[in-house]
Amino acid sequence: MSRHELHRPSTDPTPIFELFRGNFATELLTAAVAHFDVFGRLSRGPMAADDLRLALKLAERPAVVLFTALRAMGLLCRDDQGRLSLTELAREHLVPGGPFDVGGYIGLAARSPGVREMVDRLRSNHPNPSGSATEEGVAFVYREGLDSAMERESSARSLTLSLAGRARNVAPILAETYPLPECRTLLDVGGGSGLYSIAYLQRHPDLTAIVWDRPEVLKVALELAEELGVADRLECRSGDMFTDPVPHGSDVVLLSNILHDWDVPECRTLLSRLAEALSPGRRLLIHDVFLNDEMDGPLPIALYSASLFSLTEGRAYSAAEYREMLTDAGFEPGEVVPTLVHCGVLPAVRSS
Ligand SMILES: C[S@@+](CC[C@H](N)C(=O)[O-])C[C@H]1O[C@@H](n2cnc3c(N)ncnc32)[C@H](O)[C@@H]1O
Repeated sequence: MSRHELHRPSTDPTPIFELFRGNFATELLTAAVAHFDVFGRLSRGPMAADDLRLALKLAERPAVVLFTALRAMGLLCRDDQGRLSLTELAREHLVPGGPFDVGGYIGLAARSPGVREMVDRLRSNHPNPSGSATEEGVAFVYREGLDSAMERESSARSLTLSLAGRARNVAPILAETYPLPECRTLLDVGGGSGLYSIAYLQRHPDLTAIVWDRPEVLKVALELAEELGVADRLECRSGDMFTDPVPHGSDVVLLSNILHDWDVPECRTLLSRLAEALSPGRRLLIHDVFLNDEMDGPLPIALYSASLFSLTEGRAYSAAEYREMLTDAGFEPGEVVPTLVHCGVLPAVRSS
């Protein structure tokens, strides 16, 4: 094996990612118990998700993040009319005043900075209500008018390299489990480090790829393409995926870890723009994490959703949610093929 070749890790790093995201369980549970009184409210009877959301004064995105996580934790469930209600576990231990209530114990964390910031974010539906998510601006997302870390050289570089660590593990598995033998041109939208394109280029010697991203991010992609021996087949093209013309002529478009950074309207806009640029029969790949279609798990994805909610304008979506967006945009969605670190690829074909 060449030293330039990307290859799969010998052990699965998924548990490390799960441990890293564990704080979101504490933050959401404590917010629900000590700041929003979710369990006290539901002890008076089941509520439609939208009624509970309005009672808590939450916008739709934070409500989905919070309710999905509480269901994934086994504390809320849906009754036969689809309303949110308490599980036996929550009824016995989280309703204020009950003989086995542990809400006071959970409340020990109520004033911790992580919990308070989570409560602020849930209430404001913003990555950081008091300013930017980082000193350099909001991470991972760029659109006109947003103070984005991806526009500054040092933060764009460090954020892109941080994702490159995950991509080095996952990209070779994506290229192996979902190869593109008959494709000639790949458009990697928001391709970041370019490692997903690079893995495909290494696998398919006749393939060329365009990584479409912000200029400061592309500096990293160019370095990696040179280091990994595919710079002659990888074009780094800078642009804004929401406003600039979509590069035409590709056989397949990759959206790797992109849609989860955006709220539903932006996901729909982006998918429609890509559909317009693709000829019938051409493919779009959503490489991402997927909540289950019930929206009650798996827990690691529900916690990752809270992380995405905290850093970006997005959250995790289910395959059913993506399928609806894809169909509305003019695609025929297929089945999810798992890759690594809870990711999978959902392929879709541009309808004729
Ligand atoms: C979460 S990262 C994903 C990077 C890579 N696809 C991966 O899977 O590792 C999101 C990427 O989208 C890019 N991006 C965000 N907003 C963009 C925009 N409006 N136009 C182009 N790229 C954008 C960011 O710069 C970043 O590289």
